Amino acid sequence: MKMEQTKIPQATAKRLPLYYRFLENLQASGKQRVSSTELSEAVKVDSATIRRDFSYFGALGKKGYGYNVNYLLSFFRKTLDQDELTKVMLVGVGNLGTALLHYNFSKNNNTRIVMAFDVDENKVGAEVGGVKIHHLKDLTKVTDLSEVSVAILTVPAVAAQKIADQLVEAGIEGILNFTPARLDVPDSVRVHHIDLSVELQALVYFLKHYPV
Ligand SMILES: NC(=O)c1ccc[n+]([C@@H]2O[C@H](COP(=O)([O-])OP(=O)(O)OC[C@H]3O[C@@H](n4cnc5c(N)ncnc54)[C@H](O)[C@@H]3O)[C@@H](O)[C@H]2O)c1
Repeated sequence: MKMEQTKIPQATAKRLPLYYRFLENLQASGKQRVSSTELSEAVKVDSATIRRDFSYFGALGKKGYGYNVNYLLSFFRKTLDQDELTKVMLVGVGNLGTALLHYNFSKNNNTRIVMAFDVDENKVGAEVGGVKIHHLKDLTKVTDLSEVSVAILTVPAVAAQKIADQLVEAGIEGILNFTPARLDVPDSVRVHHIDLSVELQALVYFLKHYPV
């Protein structure tokens, strides 16, 4: 799980996927350039921060032109691309967890869910999408944390914090949190929250500014 962009500040690195997704959409809609103001409105990061972020990777916007979308995308691809396989665990094999296990990043050969956990005895022992479901109490028994350092959390919101505590205790470094719960974790652990309402906001922005 080594990121290569060691020279980029962490706060900037965290925004890269956000920029990346937006720029991919721009490229798909045929846009060649984008201004920091447009970007700022779309990704909800102020334009001064965007300009500073972009200056770290040598993308200097030209006045009246903005940034070259293709250049930025090729930089992001290089930076975000990890050569090694990232093995991930999933906790909570319900509606969403089951869907993610079936999906399992099949179009992306760098990331794979390799194990799943639940507490429902009817699910433990079964396989979903070729991934074995273990009981959460066996977390530390079946997981080699030097291999799997990221967890996807798809459990009921009420259970989220307690499970996050267990994951942290076990040595997980990153949690992709699909639950609406805000997780309290030590600074050394990174939590990314997937919030569908934010995604919908982005869609509405595109409908408004880039009508098809
Ligand atoms: N379903 C969706 O489309 C969707 C979309 C966005 C966010 N979410 C959020 O994702 C989470 C999961 O949603 P869902 O619809 O899949 O719920 P679900 O009830 O179908 O599944 C939850 C799963 O978590 C398991 N679980 C419960 N307590 C656990 C524990 N302590 N340890 C391990 N596993 C435990 C349950 O046995 C069940 O299999 C919720 O927080 C929900 O708000 C769901």
